[in-house]
Amino acid sequence: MKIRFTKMHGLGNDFVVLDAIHQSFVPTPAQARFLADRHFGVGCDQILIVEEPSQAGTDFRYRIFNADGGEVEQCGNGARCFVRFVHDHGLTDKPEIRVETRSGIISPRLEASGEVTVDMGEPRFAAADIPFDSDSDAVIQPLQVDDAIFDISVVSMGNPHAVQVVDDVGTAPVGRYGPLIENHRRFPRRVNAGFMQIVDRHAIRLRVHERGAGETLACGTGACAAAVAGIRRGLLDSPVRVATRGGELTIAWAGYGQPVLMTGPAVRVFEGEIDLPSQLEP
Ligand SMILES: N[C@H](CCC[C@H](N)C(=O)O)C(=O)O
Repeated sequence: MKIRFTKMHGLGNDFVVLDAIHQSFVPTPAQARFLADRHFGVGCDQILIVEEPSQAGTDFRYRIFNADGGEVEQCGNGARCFVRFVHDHGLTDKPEIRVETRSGIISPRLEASGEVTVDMGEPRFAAADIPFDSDSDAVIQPLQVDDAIFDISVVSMGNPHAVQVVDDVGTAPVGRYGPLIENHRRFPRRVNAGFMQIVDRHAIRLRVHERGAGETLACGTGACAAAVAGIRRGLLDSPVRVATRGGELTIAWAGYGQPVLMTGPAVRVFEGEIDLPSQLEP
């Protein structure tokens, strides 16, 4: 079976994008792992699926699979690539679209500059909404990880994030503690682990060990979560420039009850076609 795909990225967080409207294919976990494999497949951090809407008042449905094959609730860099994809493929001519995701409706908008701004919806902080096993909803909570204790802030952007402040992201223990935080027993659906360095009240540097993908060059929902956590801690003011290893995002949040707005690029790299191995044929 041949699968047509488009390779895209948002600040180096890379994606295989599939049009499931004109091609009847949504990957199984094993097929997703194959597509994401950087040696035996195409290679990506996530697989993004473009589908017809299932709700009135929305334009598309957006499904996301991590490189480990798990389907997840949200992907911010992917949302920017999503609107670029549907425009490039003539699926819409609306500059702003309403897109269903597993965690609610988001609205990506293609700007005249070519950048994309996404209304990512409201962040959530209650432990039960992350989900995080805690009897507190405090802004900062201690998390014992192996031989260390980290002061984390938990944020849901539809997907779960645990953010901590470090002195220097360049030397932050992302490789050692990222996987331990991701799989920590207090996060029943695992978690994305963010490490942010405060540069000034409107700027941070950020690295994210992503759930189901490992450290990525950028994480859109992670940038939203980090900026919101920094604002809640009284360390940042909106808007926040977020410097990731792949480039810069701008995050704006007007406070509780308000949505988070993320602005950044979306790039198409190439179109392709790949044969599913016989053992993975549907
Ligand atoms: N790894 C994330 C999904 C992708 C998020 C990231 N690539 C973004 O741009 O938001 C999770 O398991 O929640």
